[in-house]
Amino acid sequence: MTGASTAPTVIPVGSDYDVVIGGGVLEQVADLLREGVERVLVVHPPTLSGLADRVVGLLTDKGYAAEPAEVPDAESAKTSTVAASLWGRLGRAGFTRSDAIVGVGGGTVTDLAGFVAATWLRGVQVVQVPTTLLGMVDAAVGGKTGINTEEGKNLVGAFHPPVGVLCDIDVLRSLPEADFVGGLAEVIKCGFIADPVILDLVAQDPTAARRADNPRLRELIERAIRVKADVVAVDLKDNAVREILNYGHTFGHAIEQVEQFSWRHGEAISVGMVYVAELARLTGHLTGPEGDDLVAWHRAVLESVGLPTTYRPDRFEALLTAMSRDKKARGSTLRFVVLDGLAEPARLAGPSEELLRAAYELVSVR
Ligand SMILES: NC(=O)c1ccc[n+]([C@@H]2O[C@H](COP(=O)([O-])OP(=O)(O)OC[C@H]3O[C@@H](n4cnc5c(N)ncnc54)[C@H](O)[C@@H]3O)[C@@H](O)[C@H]2O)c1
Ligand SMILES: O=C(O)C(=O)C[C@@H](O)[C@H](O)[C@H](O)COP(=O)(O)O
Ligand SMILES: [Zn+2]
Repeated sequence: MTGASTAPTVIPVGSDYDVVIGGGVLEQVADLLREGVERVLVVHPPTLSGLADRVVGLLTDKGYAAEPAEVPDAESAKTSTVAASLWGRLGRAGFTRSDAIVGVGGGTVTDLAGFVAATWLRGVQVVQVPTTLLGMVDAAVGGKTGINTEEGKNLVGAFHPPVGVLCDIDVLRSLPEADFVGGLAEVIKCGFIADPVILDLVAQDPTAARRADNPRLRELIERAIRVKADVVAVDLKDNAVREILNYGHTFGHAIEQVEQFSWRHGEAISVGMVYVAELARLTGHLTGPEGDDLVAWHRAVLESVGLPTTYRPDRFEALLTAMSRDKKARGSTLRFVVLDGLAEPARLAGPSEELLRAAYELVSVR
């Protein structure tokens, strides 16, 4: 398997914590906990109860009072009801401020576990053990935690960095292909905003890129994590440069909301990146044949791995309402991360409704 034979890679996120990547690194879970921990709640989805039991066993062997906490699968985990049930659990078990939470799962679980850790007693340690490609390259790194509300995606949350992140590449073996491919959208995003080598690696062999046994997977994961780690190390709270990680998310989150979370996050973000590339062309950020090529490159790379690049044509008003709740918006001004060129992110503020609709028409298919 991909990472099993080589030593783990350690990518520091500033001086705060490390992301450890490799085959079998799950065994290190207890080593990541900092001073004073007695109790540990291991939050996991139903699909990963075996893995969570393993984590509980590893922690128990080291003397911690660890217990598993199963939460609903996928986006249904990111609700206030589920968060409240975990707060109840922590309260009944007597978790103090020196205790800890471990999130074992995809981005939905690491977002939830991180949020519960951020809010329990105003903040306890969280170790993230992402088990999806998307979780490894994005969600578990960077300390953005949160849940959804009826009105939209990640509308309630907190910035709460983990004390460590363990990306055990071996666990990706059991990940369904569609979820793996969804994670590629965030990897490709890092290629467009900062590290074009990622795009070359994907384009060289898109069929291999779709698979967990891709010999270049480890490199892709590490490159994407480095992009994210470098950004969040200087702007944890999303005040400036961190916004580039939101490339494709204004429209992508709106699709997720309008589709009531029946689309995978990565699939929606894939369409969102094509939408914002078209919007960049319409607003003069991408110009001339080079601009045209870059928009075409978005479609080509994303489609080559099987990600969607189009959306239904009859949802503009609902998408606009959802986009107005994007966290980059300021007052009634919508703001987008766009590209001025490959790996040259910029901001676009307040495009007219006419242009927003025109870009929508360019990604719409009946
Ligand atoms: N906080 C951040 O910075 C950040 C970044 C990117 C995405 N996100 C969030 O992450 C979420 C998407 O995460 P995701 O794509 O990982 O989805 P997910 O958490 O829903 O996981 C996808 C599916 O894979 C299953 N699964 C997970 N690991 C598995 C494994 N190893 N083997 C078999 N099945 C496995 C899960 O049970 C689920 O059904 C979204 O809510 C998104 O908003 C957050
Ligand atoms: O880490 C970030 O910052 C990101 O924007 C990464 C995104 O991939 C991720 O989906 C994030 O959860 C979106 O954040 P939001 O602030 O738009 O809810
Ligand atoms: Zn995302």
